[in-house]
Amino acid sequence: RLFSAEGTSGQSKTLPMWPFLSAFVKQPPNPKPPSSSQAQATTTTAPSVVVTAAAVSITVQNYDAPDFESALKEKDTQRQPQTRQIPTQASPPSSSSSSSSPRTTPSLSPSSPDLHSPETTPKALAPSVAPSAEISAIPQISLLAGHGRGGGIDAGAPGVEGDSHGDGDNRNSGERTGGDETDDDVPPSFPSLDSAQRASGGISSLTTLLPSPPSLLPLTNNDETSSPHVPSTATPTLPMAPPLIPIRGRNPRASARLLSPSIPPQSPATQQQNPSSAARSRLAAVGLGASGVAAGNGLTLPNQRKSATSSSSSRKKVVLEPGHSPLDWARLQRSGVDLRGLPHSDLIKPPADIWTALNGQVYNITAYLPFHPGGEKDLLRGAGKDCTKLFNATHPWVNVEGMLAECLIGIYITEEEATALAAPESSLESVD
Ligand code: HEM
Repeated sequence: RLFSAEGTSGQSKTLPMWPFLSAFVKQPPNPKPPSSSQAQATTTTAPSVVVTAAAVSITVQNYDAPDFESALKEKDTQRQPQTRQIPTQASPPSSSSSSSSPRTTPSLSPSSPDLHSPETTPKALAPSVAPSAEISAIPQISLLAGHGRGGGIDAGAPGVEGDSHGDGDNRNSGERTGGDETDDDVPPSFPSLDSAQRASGGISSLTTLLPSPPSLLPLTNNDETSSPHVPSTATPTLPMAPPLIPIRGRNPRASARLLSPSIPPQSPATQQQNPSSAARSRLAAVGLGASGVAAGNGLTLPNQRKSATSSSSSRKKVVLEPGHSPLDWARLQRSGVDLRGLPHSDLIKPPADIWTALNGQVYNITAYLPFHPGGEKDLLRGAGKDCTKLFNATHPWVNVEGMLAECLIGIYITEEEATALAAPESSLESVD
């Protein structure tokens, strides 16, 4: 409610107009806070515009603006002498202050409510993105392929064939289908485990603290054994990892087929390669190197640190196909093309699409696959599951909300929530 000068409230009040004019008068774009001299000048010019409205009154009803109360009182005490000094017609200020201020609208009076406060500046009033509103309108999706298959959405939860790239990545697919999502959160060898980016990104210390003997390193059985998983802190006697061979001529949709739930959790070959401790194997894949303890906890020797630094030349960033640069992706996102792959309101996912959950949201990453600077293969590690840990372990600085805004298709919910929703008596309230 807007209080009158008399301090009563609750009922409609007839109030003088002019104290509010200065408050609601349109401000020029990007108004600068008046300096002390400007404030003095505008104090003299402001009433000249206000004057024609001095006799006008408005009716204000139930408008709550307690901050106006003090301003009202102060203005009320000044009103009488000021109205005597000001002309009867509104006119541009003719005093010297008008030359100092080219504005046609009056400046803020010092005793008026603070129009320069963050709440009233044009910048603050500018429409802001309200993702929560959008999120509330998007469907809730469960990606629990291995468990929540009762719901129609879950039945075809996307995945990827572990050997779609011929790199013996069965380990990943096996763990995915096994439902052990936390087991596949081993970040790629790049960025370096001791890089500043990782240090600032809140990367889990688990992968950098636990040791791993080099004998457990080879988890893959082909030519990639030395490239992506070669420890960045390897001793100088080890050969430097060759650069990755860029993926060319590959149809992302063809190579990124959905993972059938019937794929066995772990291939025999992988089981043979895995030592007794699977956890240690995975840590080996991180590439802590022969001096695992020292390298992992940051106590590496100077020469080891130098080796790790020089490993930046073996970044895993791939050579993207022409027309698939980050700028191209940004352009495609803004092009209006439907990247969500949702046919109208149909929530049944096309079988060829790749979905992933990240930060509680589900994205269709099919279109982004050839744009991923880390390559399709690594991005596909997050297919059909919650890749939040993997993502954060790799590049927590990447603004996925912005990059995949046009690919957002739903909210990731737990299996329990999905079951509750699938139940006949389910309702959205039960999920809340
Ligand atoms: C799902 C959403 C993802 C998005 C939007 C995304 C985006 C990006 C971006 C923008 C970069 C370039 C980062 C930079 O230059 O600093 C990048 C690099 C990379 N990403 Fe992803 N990524 C995603 C998921 C993943 C996943 C699940 C992995 C799995 C390990 C992964 C692995 C990598 C790797 C290895 C690089 C190369 C880092 C480099 O060399 O700079 N990404 N990604």
